[in-house]
Amino acid sequence: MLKPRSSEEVSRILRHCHERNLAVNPQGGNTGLVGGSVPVFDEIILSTALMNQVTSFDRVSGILVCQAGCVLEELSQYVQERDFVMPLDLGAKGSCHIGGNVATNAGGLRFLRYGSLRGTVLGLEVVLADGTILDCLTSLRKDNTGYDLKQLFIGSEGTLGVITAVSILCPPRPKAVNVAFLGCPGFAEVLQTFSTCKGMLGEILSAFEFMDAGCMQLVQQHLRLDNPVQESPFYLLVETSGSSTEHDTEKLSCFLEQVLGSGLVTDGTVATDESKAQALWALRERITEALSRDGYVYKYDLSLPVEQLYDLVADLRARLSSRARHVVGYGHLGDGNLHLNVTAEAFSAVLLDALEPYVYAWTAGRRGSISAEHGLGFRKRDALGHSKPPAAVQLMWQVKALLDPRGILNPYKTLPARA
Ligand SMILES: O=C(O)CC[C@@H](O)C(=O)O
Ligand SMILES: [Zn+2]
Repeated sequence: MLKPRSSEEVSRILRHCHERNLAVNPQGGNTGLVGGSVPVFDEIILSTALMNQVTSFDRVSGILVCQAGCVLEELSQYVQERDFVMPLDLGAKGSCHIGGNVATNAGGLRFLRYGSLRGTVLGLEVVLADGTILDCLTSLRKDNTGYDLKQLFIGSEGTLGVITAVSILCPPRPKAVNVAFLGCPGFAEVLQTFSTCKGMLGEILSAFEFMDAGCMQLVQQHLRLDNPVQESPFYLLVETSGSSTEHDTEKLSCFLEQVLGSGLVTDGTVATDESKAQALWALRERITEALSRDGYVYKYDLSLPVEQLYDLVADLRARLSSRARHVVGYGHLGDGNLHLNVTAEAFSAVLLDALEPYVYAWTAGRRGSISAEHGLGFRKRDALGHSKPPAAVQLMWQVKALLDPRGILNPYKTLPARA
């Protein structure tokens, strides 16, 4: 494992590896869920751990420029002290690196409000396979000069270049943040609550997350967290972020009155102070951790039409019956993103055969994506064809050949294994 401190050092490492055909596995916080940041055979790990300096922060525009190895939570604290927030947040914030977030185009919990990194990342510095430093580290909101090359590296999982620095637009820190945790009697009610929520809270809505009863059971059992509302088939976490506490609280109360009164929601609790809000968020954020304590986990991260978001979970529960320990669904409902997880006592090829390609074909049949936000990495690369046509995969190979002709950058990741 090599730990460079600067882009120049990364450049020298890659030039050396390129000349000698040595494979390189770029690695940030190593928190990914598809094996994109772990070496497979004989790669040299190129870690961004020591590249953790903030270069600049503009207090008027909110533009942060920093090295790729800055830990997301530390950047969050840094900009919050200056009255801004990072445009992304995820459960792994304590260890993930911003460079890894960008390389994987991580989604997370603020996507609904601030959108994709494809919009908030303004510029990148990238070291190419042969060691060339590509300085596209601009901090402009608007720039239509030629092809937007940074987009090639966002979400490319370190297969096209190594991101060494990032320029990112941070929104102002919301003055009022409210979190409501609600219990819903069925998935139809979840969808209606979402529509009502968008209608009544649209401009201050910053998160709309859901989890099923199975997830609640897992966080209670493995993490000893308490369910703050009545037991229900589904739970929702709704967050609002705005500039006026009074205004937001009043709007949220009207919304709660409406959904409770009409029976869409059976019980609810609201947090206005930070510690209660954090406790409610923990119920949702820590599901992954609870699952990992339940046994071997088969993980799926799907984009689906929101009306059909839960159908596959119910379908799989029936299909797998006692072969699985738990089949649970949760995720970023507001973004049409389902996290479907299946746990079992141990890995079983029989169970895997029951899941794949079934889950992928089911998703493709609804024109969904087989990886909404986690990427393909090593584990899912062979499923790419379920979400992209052959012509697109072919073009991806051509881009790879152009940027990394010797195939030294994160080999065995993202693109399917070739026969
Ligand atoms: O573990 C998972 O399947 C999802 C992890 C993460 O994307 C989340 O939203 O909690
Ligand atoms: Zn997620």
